[in-house]
Amino acid sequence: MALSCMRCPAAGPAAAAVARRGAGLPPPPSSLALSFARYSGRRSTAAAGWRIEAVAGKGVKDPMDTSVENAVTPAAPSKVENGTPSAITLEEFEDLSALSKSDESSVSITVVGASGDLAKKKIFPALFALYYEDCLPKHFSIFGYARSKMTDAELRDMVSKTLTCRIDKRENCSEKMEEFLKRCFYHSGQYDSEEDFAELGKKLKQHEGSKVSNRLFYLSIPPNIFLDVVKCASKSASSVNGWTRVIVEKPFGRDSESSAALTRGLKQYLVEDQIFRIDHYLGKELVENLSVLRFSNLVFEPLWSRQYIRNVQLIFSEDFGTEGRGGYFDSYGIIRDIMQNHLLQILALFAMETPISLEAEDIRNEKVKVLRSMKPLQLEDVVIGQYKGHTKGGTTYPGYTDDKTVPKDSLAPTFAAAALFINNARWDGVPFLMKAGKALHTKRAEIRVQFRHVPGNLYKGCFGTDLDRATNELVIRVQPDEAIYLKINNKIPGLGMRLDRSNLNLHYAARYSKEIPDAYERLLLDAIEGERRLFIRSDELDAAWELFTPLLKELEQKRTAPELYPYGSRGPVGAHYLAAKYNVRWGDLSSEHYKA
Ligand SMILES: NC(=O)C1=CN([C@@H]2O[C@H](COP(=O)(O)OP(=O)(O)OC[C@H]3O[C@@H](n4cnc5c(N)ncnc54)[C@H](OP(=O)(O)O)[C@@H]3O)[C@@H](O)[C@H]2O)C=CC1
Ligand SMILES: O=C1O[C@H](COP(=O)(O)O)[C@@H](O)[C@H](O)[C@H]1O
Repeated sequence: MALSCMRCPAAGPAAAAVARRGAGLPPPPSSLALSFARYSGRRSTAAAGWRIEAVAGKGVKDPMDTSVENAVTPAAPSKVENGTPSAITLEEFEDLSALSKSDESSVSITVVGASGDLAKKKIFPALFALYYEDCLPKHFSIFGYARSKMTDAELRDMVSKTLTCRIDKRENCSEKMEEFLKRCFYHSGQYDSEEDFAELGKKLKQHEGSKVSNRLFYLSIPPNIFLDVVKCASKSASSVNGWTRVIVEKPFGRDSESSAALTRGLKQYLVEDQIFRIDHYLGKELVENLSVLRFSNLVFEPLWSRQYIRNVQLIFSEDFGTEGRGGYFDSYGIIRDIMQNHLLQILALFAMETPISLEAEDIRNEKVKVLRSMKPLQLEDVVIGQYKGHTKGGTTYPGYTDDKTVPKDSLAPTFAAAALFINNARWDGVPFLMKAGKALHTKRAEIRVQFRHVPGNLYKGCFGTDLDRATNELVIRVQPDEAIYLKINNKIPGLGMRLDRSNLNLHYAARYSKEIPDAYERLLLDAIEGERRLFIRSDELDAAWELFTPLLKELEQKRTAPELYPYGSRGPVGAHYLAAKYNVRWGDLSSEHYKA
């Protein structure tokens, strides 16, 4: 497995060396790095899938400098087991070295629903990117499964049209594509046929030969057939001597009851450890970086509470409507589509207490505590909207209900804003404002942290009456054009005393030459490695639905009409009143909104 796939194994220089390579920075002199991944046959891979990374190199330039540039390597190889780094014995090192070269295990990845949109748009390209980066195990094969009739050659042709080379990874790209496509196969079958899955199982076996067989099924299909597939795959195509894992795509139900029923259904055939509920926002680079920013920088963690933070804003906007997905969207709406999962997951990561370790269960335990501490969401703390048609510059943009798959009288919200609160000592009284919308003026996902005013600010006079302008704001721009910037006050150079607002800016495109991997790459690799940290555990899901279900039911029972907003606008004005109720101004709408 290549260095670029390695994720922070242990704190310290080894990790820094790894980070250095991952970041596209040149390696430190005289360093040699090896890594081994072992895929165990045991079902619970928290213990089974342990990873060893051994690095040898020269001494420290400056022992106090822990920067990537000063990265050096430890004297002894180390391993991470259950999140705890420790030294490995020579015997273990040799065993793993042999294992990494052996023919002992294989991984088969079956994309169920391979003919569909998500498979083509995200899953196959992500698998190719992992292959290009040498992140897939030595023995792997990829199967597409769907009802559509296709030959292997036709699948390869379909997949080849979806593959691209990264800007920084053009070298040998077409050969790599050819090699990758040779490892892709197709099996046509019904989703509720044990016989068809048994046939698939036979084909998988042919490719696995006598090796330990590890099987990953990606359910890229509509949710009403999840259980059929899980039943058939587990009965007729699961591994007999290795692990079997299933990635489940959202929606995980549409309320507490349907979600619990889905979980119960899945658990008839799988144990929780085999279920990988994907929320692709957790795989986004800057969401991953959220915890790093907070827990590895002394300047942030002490400020992370009601004492210093005035409000937190979680903002998602798209500059296109639901065109083509209206059928799905209408029975879900933006609250279920974005807020209950993507934004709430970010909120939980943002607000959680320090976990005991970076181990999946420790992080998920903390996230679930935050979710269970949330104050019930009140209808008066929510604003909903729906986009209407709009003509601008001679172009007419359709309204939501102009979509033929959407009922004319649909009340489904395409926009929502909400004020949420966490009833715990750290966050008591701090508004967490969420805003999500389709067909708005811009495409953006960001986290904004507005800090409190400086008490007794000596420079108060320089800000006029608008003290908000003087407060620090930390912005984590998840997409597009990833960046983390902190708004500070500074003096404008000169003999006078005039103040300015500036950004301390980590702009990813300027700092790193390496392209940022797609979220699906990270999550697929994690699922293959049995790393659950970025997947949703069932109790997290229950808590997330518990928060939103009463509100969703109330909106539906009262047939609350959404406020209409023009396609391409900034959304309903109600969102401003909601923020104002808590003395908040949306950071993304301020006149000095930062542009990189
Ligand atoms: N597309 C996206 O951007 C996103 C999708 N998702 C989720 O991922 C999953 C897959 O999404 P997507 O690829 O868009 O879905 P599609 O509607 O494209 O369906 C995937 C495949 O499933 C089969 N299928 C479709 N409808 C039915 C049906 N009613 N009964 C049986 N089989 C059917 C079709 O294959 P065939 O006819 O060949 O069997 C189709 O190619 C869904 O759960 C979706 O909610 C999540 C986030 C984003
Ligand atoms: O899950 C979903 O996410 C997409 C937005 O994902 P992004 O990675 O492109 O930001 C959204 O368009 C879709 O409605 C939703 O189901």
